[in-house]
Amino acid sequence: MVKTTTLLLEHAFINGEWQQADTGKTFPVRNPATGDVLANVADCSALDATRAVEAAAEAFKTWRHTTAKERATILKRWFALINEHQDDIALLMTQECGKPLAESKGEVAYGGSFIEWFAEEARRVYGDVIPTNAQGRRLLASKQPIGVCTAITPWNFPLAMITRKCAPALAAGCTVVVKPAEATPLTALALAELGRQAGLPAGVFNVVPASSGKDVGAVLSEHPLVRKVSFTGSTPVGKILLKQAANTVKRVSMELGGNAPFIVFDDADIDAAVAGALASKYRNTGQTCVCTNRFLVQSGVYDRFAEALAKAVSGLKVGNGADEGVTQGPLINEAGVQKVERLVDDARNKGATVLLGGKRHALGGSFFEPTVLTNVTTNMAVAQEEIFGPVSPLFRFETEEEAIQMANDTPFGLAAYFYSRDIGRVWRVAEALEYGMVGINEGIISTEVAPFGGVKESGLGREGSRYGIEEYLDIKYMCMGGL
Ligand SMILES: NC(=O)c1ccc[n+]([C@@H]2O[C@H](COP(=O)([O-])OP(=O)(O)OC[C@H]3O[C@@H](n4cnc5c(N)ncnc54)[C@H](O)[C@@H]3O)[C@@H](O)[C@H]2O)c1
Ligand SMILES: O=C[C@H](O)CS(=O)(=O)O
Repeated sequence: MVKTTTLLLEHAFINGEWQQADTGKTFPVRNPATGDVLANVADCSALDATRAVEAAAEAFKTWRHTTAKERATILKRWFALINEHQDDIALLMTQECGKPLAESKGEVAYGGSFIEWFAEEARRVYGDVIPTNAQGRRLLASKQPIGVCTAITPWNFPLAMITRKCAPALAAGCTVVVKPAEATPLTALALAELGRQAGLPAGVFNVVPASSGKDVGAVLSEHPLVRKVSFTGSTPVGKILLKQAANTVKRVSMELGGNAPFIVFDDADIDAAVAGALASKYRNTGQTCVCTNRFLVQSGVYDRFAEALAKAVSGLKVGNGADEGVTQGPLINEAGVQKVERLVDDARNKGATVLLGGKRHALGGSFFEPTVLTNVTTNMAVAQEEIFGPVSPLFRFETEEEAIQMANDTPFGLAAYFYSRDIGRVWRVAEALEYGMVGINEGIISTEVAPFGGVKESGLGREGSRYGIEEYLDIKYMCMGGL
């Protein structure tokens, strides 16, 4: 069970107050490693979501007129409080989503970094004075906050996926309503409490947990007072929200699914490639949107890479993420394990070799053995489906052109990785890959200072970097005549 913490909260946070759902209903939040019920959280309804949107709309009338420095000051206090409570938040996160404690602590730092970054960006939202096109007039392009924004977020990064949206929104002068994933609302509620302590005014930041995304999500993507929907999650749900937001022509940001290739060329540094592969594939037990989904290995180094990767993977420690030394936690739920099991069985039945792992872990529950598959071919489901688990399928290729064709043969385009020390090849491959983000001789590339996002069916827009705040601003052209 979660240790005593002042940040274990169960009510919704609407208009600056902790409130039960209007129905009084709650839903259990369980520890995926043990099955223990950690808390019973307010199960918000469409009515609760509507009240939160209305509170955000009322708060926007004032928040939009604060100065950038005033907003930055509050965000910096929020950042400081998150850092002060890093251990408490990390423990909550590990217990509700299962990731190892070290990774949870890393996510608290990563999530907080977006608040720090956009506290700085808030004060650099510049417009333009445009050289006039006629005597007696002056032309300006100014940037203004969009208004009420909603954020619907996934379970695999319970803090960072919220701050990566809310930090730029609040910095820009927008107000926000967040619906966290049903599996991981506790981190979001802790974040709301620290935002309250930091001085975020009532209604500026609201959290409406719910056991299902459908009803609350419909309000957050259709309500006429909502001007922007920012979603992180699966591509199918993203498509639902895009359709719902279209009815009132809302601005959208979509951070969706991935199918990352990890290409190892004959000229790669194999030791570096294995280290990058381990980091890219097995972070959060393979449950990140930018995890490698397909290893494409040139034939000249295939056996050597496969052997070295299997050796490194065999050193991973599976267990409860709260326990010392554990590097692979449980999958988020039974559905997650069944999907991984189905994909591994499909590959095996179509001729893949299980070099390591390949089945549920002896610990039971939603634990799965870290797995390496060789002799994988493109007719297997792992070639097209997002695995979201600790499985490394190794495909073989002969030429650079074949590798690029295989890598791009997917509707997704989020992250891609490749290892090569040939400078010409590096430029050719990096420019040919149809992805929003490319790691070159690097397996972990996400940072608040760089633009995160995908192309094709992996999403729309960018988060973080100097681009992230633009997603929450409108450009207003002003033509001043009679001068
Ligand atoms: N691109 C990125 O930055 C990024 C980051 C993290 C996760 N993801 C993707 O998210 C997926 C895993 O997360 P998940 O299982 O939470 O995704 P999901 O799409 O099942 O759920 C994401 C959120 O959407 C809500 N939701 C579900 N159905 C809804 C509906 N009909 N209307 C409104 N909201 C609804 C859920 O309650 C949750 O809060 C993977 O595909 C992963 O690639 C992408
Ligand atoms: O899973 C999705 C996250 O965006 C991964 S990362 O921590 O931002 O790389």
